[in-house]
Amino acid sequence: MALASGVRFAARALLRPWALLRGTTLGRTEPAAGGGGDGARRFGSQRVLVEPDAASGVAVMKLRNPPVNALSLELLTELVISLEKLENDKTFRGVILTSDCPRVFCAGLDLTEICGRNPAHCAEYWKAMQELWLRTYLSSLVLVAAINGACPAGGCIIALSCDCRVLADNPKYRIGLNETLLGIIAPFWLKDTYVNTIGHRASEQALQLGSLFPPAEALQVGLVDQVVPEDQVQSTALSEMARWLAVPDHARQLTKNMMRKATADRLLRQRDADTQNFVSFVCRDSIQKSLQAYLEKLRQRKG
Ligand SMILES: CC/C=C\C/C=C\C/C=C\C=C\CC(=O)SCCNC(=O)CCNC(=O)[C@H](O)C(C)(C)COP(=O)(O)OP(=O)(O)OC[C@H]1O[C@@H](n2cnc3c(N)ncnc32)[C@H](O)[C@@H]1OP(=O)(O)O
Repeated sequence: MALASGVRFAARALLRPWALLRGTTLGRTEPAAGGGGDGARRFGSQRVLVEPDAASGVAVMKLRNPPVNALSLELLTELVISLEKLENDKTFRGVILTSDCPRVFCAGLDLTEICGRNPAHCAEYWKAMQELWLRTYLSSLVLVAAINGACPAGGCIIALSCDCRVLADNPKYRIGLNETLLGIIAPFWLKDTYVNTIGHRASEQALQLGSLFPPAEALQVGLVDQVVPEDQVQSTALSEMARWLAVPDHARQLTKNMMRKATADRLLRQRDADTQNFVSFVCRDSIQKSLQAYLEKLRQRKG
């Protein structure tokens, strides 16, 4: 009951984002730990913590949906709203996206959103996923992913939508699109994003095998731009940000758009068909069975 009303609330907010601003902490600012002036005030929502630094024009956005930052409908909605808020505030030119959950950047789709759910819910969920990808991929802001944990599937897609990726050097923090191992297929726009980042042959191999790359291999294949010791992820992300912000915004933004628009337009042209494909695919009995089995395996793995 509570979950159903939460989902309805999030869905309403996706259509009318400002609805979520009422009655939640989103949009409310509070002093950051150790902070004093306006530049050190933070805002956010239940699942996304935003630490803005007005002086530098950079905000740190932390995913906070424990235990593994699975992309629930609520998290997707709150991410879109937080990003939109920063984009509309001309003080900000860049965002560092990172995780507030230990050892996991983002576990990808929240499988409980597509297991045992009705087609209408799966459609609503997938539209929210498309929206987040479109928003991040085409964002006018510089987005740097500070990847401080495991980064499979949908987590990898969020990272790939950023302009630059810094990964913590820990063999457990693997990154990649592992959909085939769950018995599902990455949609064309995930595949396109992969190809745009690591090239056709590497994508062909990695997608079919469902490869999750440990840091050194991720660097080698071009999935991430830097691998650094865990305690240097944040500072390296800030140095990368400075490099990107040294370029005049208008020139960088137009260039980004030139590089990415065709890929995004492809989804925009067939968004409804993509949603229908997704829904009819994941609602098949055989796919539901393999998703259930995968979730069960994850649950049993514990302890
Ligand atoms: C014709 C074609 C048309 C359209 C295309 C069709 C389909 C397209 C589809 C989809 C695209 C999908 C992309 C995805 O993102 S699928 C999700 C893939 N994600 C994963 O495989 C990650 C799974 N999780 C893990 O590997 C690990 O949890 C970890 C490495 C992220 C973290 O490991 P830990 O040891 O720290 O934590 P755990 O003990 O494993 O987990 C804790 C807790 O969280 C639950 N959980 C983990 N991941 C998920 C998830 N993705 N969704 C929901 N729940 C998750 C896990 O079960 C544990 O729960 P309990 O505490 O036991 O209840």
